[in-house]
Amino acid sequence: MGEAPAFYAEDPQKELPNGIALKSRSCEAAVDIGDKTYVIGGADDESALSLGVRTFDKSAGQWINPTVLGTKPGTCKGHSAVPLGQDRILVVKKGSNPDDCLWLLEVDTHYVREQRKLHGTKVIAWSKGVRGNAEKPVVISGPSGVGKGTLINKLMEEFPSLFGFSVSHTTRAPRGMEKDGVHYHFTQKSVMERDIKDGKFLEFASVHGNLYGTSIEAVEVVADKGKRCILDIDVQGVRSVRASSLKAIFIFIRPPSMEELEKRLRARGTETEEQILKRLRNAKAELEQGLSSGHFDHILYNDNLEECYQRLKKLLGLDGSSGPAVQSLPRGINLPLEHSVSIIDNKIIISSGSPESDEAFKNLIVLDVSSLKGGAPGRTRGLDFCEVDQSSEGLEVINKLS
Ligand SMILES: Nc1nc2c(ncn2[C@@H]2O[C@H](COP(=O)(O)OP(=O)(O)O)[C@@H](O)[C@H]2O)c(=O)[nH]1
Ligand SMILES: Nc1ncnc2c1ncn2[C@@H]1O[C@H](COP(=O)(O)OP(=O)(O)O)[C@@H](O)[C@H]1O
Repeated sequence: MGEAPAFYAEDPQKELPNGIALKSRSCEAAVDIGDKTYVIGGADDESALSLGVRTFDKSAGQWINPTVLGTKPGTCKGHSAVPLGQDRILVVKKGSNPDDCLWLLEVDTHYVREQRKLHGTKVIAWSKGVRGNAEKPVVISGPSGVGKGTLINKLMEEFPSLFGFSVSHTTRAPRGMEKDGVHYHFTQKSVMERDIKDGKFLEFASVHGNLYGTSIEAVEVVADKGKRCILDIDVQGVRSVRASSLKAIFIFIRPPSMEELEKRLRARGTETEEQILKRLRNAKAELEQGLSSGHFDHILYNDNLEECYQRLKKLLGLDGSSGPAVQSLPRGINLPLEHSVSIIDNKIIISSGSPESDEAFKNLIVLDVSSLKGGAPGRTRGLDFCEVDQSSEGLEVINKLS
């Protein structure tokens, strides 16, 4: 709490060209959204600027300290900020790596609203801007012992460059061959509960007496490598992912019979008798929910393993029927160190040079934000660029940047 800073007394919008709701100082930028002003920036030791966030509530006339979720952007040599509608602020860092210059501060997205309910305080969240779109993740579910892991392993072995596994967190103990960070992140319940509270999880559920959950980072690191993410989660998790902003394809694996399921579980030999009985009891409910809930796009019958695997490949377009499947490598963008940022009709105009100089409106780069994948925690995908020139007829596209 405290007085508004000197620059706030001025109208932050007033002196700005092109309708940019941005007030830039050497180390702070202010953006007005609704009755709040978000001041982004802070400590500046001349070589590196840290991007903190302060919020001023104009109606109450006081500063509020929001809970800031997500990974904060690293330091930079300066930054600009523009509002994207009422729910997000685009922050463009100067002097950063091509894959690290665009960030979104979510102030009123679906994710932020959900987190606000959980925390009972004002919440805002950082999300990294990423060019292009990730392939839809594949969510696989089904009762314990049905063959989910076996099918996923086959897919990852045959297509190592196309798929990556979402490594879940769990409070259960590792099995003999399981490695921490590879099969699961094995963790303490208290640590996992704290991370859930901090908004780090896309979904979580209590399954067979243990806590399991998919962290936002687990899914995003796979997409960052240009791979399609595979999730192995239970039916409760499927419901949560369905309700989230992650658009995925949902597949339920069913066994030929309960007897065969029991046989497979026992033959795997990884559980105690008590755990096997618990898994079999839960399997009945999971099968009922899986087969009747309408949460699944596909149901695969895993009787003969090889046949089931071929059907899985077919529905993922990997049987050669829809051309070669290719990995979509993420791309960055090289921004000039000196640039200015404005927004016109859903397009962010990043101009080289300073707005005052005659050179200012050469080599414009337009970032089209109309197809942003909004509200996704962790990363905001769908950013795209083209180089444009300004003619008497307006903006002319010279070159679409691939
Ligand atoms: N909701 C949710 N379920 C998970 C997650 N990771 C694993 N599961 C589910 O937890 C259940 C138990 O998994 P696991 O202990 O590996 O045993 P298994 O299914 O017998 O191999 C399975 O139904 C998994 O699909 C997760 O991150 N979230
Ligand atoms: N179609 C199948 N026929 C026979 N055994 C199978 C089949 N699919 C998987 N299995 C075996 O069943 C056991 C359980 O499979 P697993 O992939 O660990 O299941 P889940 O990950 O669903 O718990 C493993 O020993 C696996 O080799």
